[in-house]
Amino acid sequence: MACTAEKLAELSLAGDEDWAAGVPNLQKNLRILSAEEIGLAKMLLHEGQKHLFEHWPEPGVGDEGKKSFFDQISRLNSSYPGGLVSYIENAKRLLTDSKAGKNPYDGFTPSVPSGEVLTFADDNFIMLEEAGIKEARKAAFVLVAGGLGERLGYKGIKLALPVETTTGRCFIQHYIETILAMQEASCRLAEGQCQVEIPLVIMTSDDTHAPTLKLLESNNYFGMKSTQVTLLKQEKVACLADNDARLALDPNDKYKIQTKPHGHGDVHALLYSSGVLNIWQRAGIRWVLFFQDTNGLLFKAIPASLGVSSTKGYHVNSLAVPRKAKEAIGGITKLTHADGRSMVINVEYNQLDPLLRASGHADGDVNCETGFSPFPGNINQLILELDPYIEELRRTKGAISEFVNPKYTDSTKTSFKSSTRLECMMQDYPKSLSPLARVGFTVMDTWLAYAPVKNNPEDAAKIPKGNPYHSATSGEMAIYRANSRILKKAGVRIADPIIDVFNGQEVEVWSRITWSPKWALTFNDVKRKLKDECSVSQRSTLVLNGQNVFLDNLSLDGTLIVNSIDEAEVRLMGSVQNKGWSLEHVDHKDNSIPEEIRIRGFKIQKVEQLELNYVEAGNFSFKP
Ligand SMILES: O=c1ccn([C@@H]2O[C@H](COP(=O)(O)OP(=O)(O)O[C@H]3O[C@H](CO)[C@H](O)[C@H](O)[C@H]3O)[C@@H](O)[C@H]2O)c(=O)[nH]1
Repeated sequence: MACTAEKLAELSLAGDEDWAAGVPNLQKNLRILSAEEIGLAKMLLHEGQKHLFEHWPEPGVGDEGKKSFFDQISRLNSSYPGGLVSYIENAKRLLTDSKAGKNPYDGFTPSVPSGEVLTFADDNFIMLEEAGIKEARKAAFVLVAGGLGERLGYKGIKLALPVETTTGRCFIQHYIETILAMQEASCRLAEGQCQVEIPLVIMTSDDTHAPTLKLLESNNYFGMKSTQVTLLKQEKVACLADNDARLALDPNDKYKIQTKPHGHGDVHALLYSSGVLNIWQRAGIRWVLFFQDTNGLLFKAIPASLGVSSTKGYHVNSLAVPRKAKEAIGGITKLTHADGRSMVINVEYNQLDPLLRASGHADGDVNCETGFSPFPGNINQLILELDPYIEELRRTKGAISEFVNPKYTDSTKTSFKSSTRLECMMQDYPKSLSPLARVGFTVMDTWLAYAPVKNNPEDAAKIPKGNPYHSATSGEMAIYRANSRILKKAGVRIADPIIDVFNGQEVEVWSRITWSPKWALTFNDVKRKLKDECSVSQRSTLVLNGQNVFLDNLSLDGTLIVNSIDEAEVRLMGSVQNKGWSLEHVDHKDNSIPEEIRIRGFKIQKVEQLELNYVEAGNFSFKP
C-alpha cells in the first residue's frame, strides 16, 4: 500500500474512534493534527510504531516538534517505493531472515559466467571503440555521487578531487569534458545533421547536493549547458532500532527519526519517478550509462563497452576487471538454482566468500592459477538499454532488491550495537529481470579501466603488496600508467617506470602524461595523432590540451605543455629538454599541505617547463 495524501486522508476518516486508545499520549494530541497527519499516525500504529508517540507531551507543549515529526514521516513515506508501510514490512522480513542466518543465495550454486573479454588495441577492440563512439549520441549518462566516501575520509565531495595533479582537473570536470568530446566525436561520425546534447544526471544526497551544485555553478558546468545536467537528490531512509523494525528516534531530538543512506540502488527509483527516462525515450536515446564518482580511467573503457552493448544487443552490460580474491569489489557470478532458474549477477564482496564456502568451495574467495579470482570484478559501470529498462521500471517502480546488515550485540541476535537500515545497490537491478533478458558483461584490463579513489592513506598502506590500494596515490599513478601504456602500444618509446613509495604505498611511477578528452577518446584517435617516431623519458611530464596536436618525431626529456584551440593544427617536432617537474614526497599527516594533495603522498615541484599556447587558427610546427 503506497500511502498517498488521499489514502492518508481516507484512513483518517475511517471509523474506529478508539484506534489511538492504546497510546494515550497520541490520543491527547489528535486535535492538533491534520487529516493527513492522522492518516500517517494510524499507519504508524498499524505498523507497530507506537513507541514513536509514547513520550509526547500534552497539546501545546512541543507542538512544533510534533509537526516537524510528521513532515519528516511524510517525506520518508513519499520517497520510498510503496511508502513506509512497504519499508517497514520489508525490514521485518529481512531482519527475520538475518536473525535466522538465512543465506540470500540459498538454493543457488555459483559458477563462473562467460562474457566478453576484450584485449586492448586488437582489431576487435578498435572496431568496438568505433561502434561505441557512433552510438554515444544515443546515450545518456548517470553519475551516482550521493556517497559520503567514509573510507576515504576526505572532507569535501569526491567529485571535486583532482583526477591527477599535473593539470589539477577534478573528477566532474574530467567526466563532463569527456562526455562533451564524445558528443562531438559521435556527431562527426553521423552523416548529415546532428545536434545532440548527451544528457547527464547526477544523483546526489543531503551530504553532497549543495557542494556538487556549487562546484558546477561556479565553474559554468565545465562547459556543458546547465540544461544538459540534472541533479536528482536521493533521500535517506529511516533507521531501525530492533528486530521488530521499530523506527529509531534520534537520541538528540525525540521528534526526529534517525536516517541513513539507502545506497546507490536508489538511482533507479529516482530516474523512474523524476520522469527523465520518458523524456529520453522520446528524444531517441537508446543507452543509459551508470558510473561512480572516482574512477579516472573509466572513460577509457566506455567506447568499447558501449560498442559491446550495441553489437551484442545487451539489455544489461556490466563492466568488469580481473579481480583479486577478497578485493572490495563484487564478483560477477552465474547463480543456478536447484529449480533450474539462473542469473548472472554481482555477488557483493562480503557475500562471495560465504556463498562459495556454503557451496562446496572449502577455501572460499581465493585466487586461481591465474593469480586472480575466477569471478570477474564488478566495477559498477552499467550500460542499460533504455526501452527494456523503462519497461522493467514500469513494473517495479524502480524498487531494487534490498538487504540489511545489522551489527548485533551478541550471538543471540536480539539487539543491535547501533541502529541499522535497509540498503540497496544499483548493480542488483538485473535480479528482478526475466530469464529472457539479455544480461552480459565486458571484462577489460584493470590498468585501462579501473582506478577508484576510496581508501585513506592509513588503510591503503595496510593493503598487502600486489593488491590494489584504491587510494588517491594509486588513482593518480594509474592515469599516468594508462596513458604511458597506450602511447607505448601506439609506438611511442616510453621509458620504463620506476618504483617509489608514497604514504606507505609502493607504486609504479611512469612519465606524467595526460591529455584532454578532445585529443583522443579511442586508440585510433591516439594513433592518428602520432607521426613518426617519438620518445618520452621517465622523468618527463607531457600535457596535451587540444584537439589537433600531432607528435611528429618528438623527443621529450622534461616538461612540455601544449594548449591549442580546435582550429589550430600543431605539429610538435624535435627534442625538448628542460629541468622539468619532479615529484616531492609529502606526508599525509602534514596539515600545512592541502588535504587533496597530502592524501597522495607527493606534490609536484614545477622547476622548469616549456609551455606552448596556440590561440589562433592555422597550421603550426614547433621545433626547438
Ligand atoms: O547511498 C549512496 C551510496 C553510494 N553512492 C555512490 O555510489 C558509488 C559507489 O559507492 P562506494 O564507492 O561506497 O561503493 P563500494 O566500494 O561499496 O562498492 C561498489 O563499487 C565497487 C567498485 O568500485 C564494486 O563494484 C561494488 O560491487 C559496488 O557495490 C559512489 O559513486 C557513491 O558516491 C550513492 O550515490 N549513494
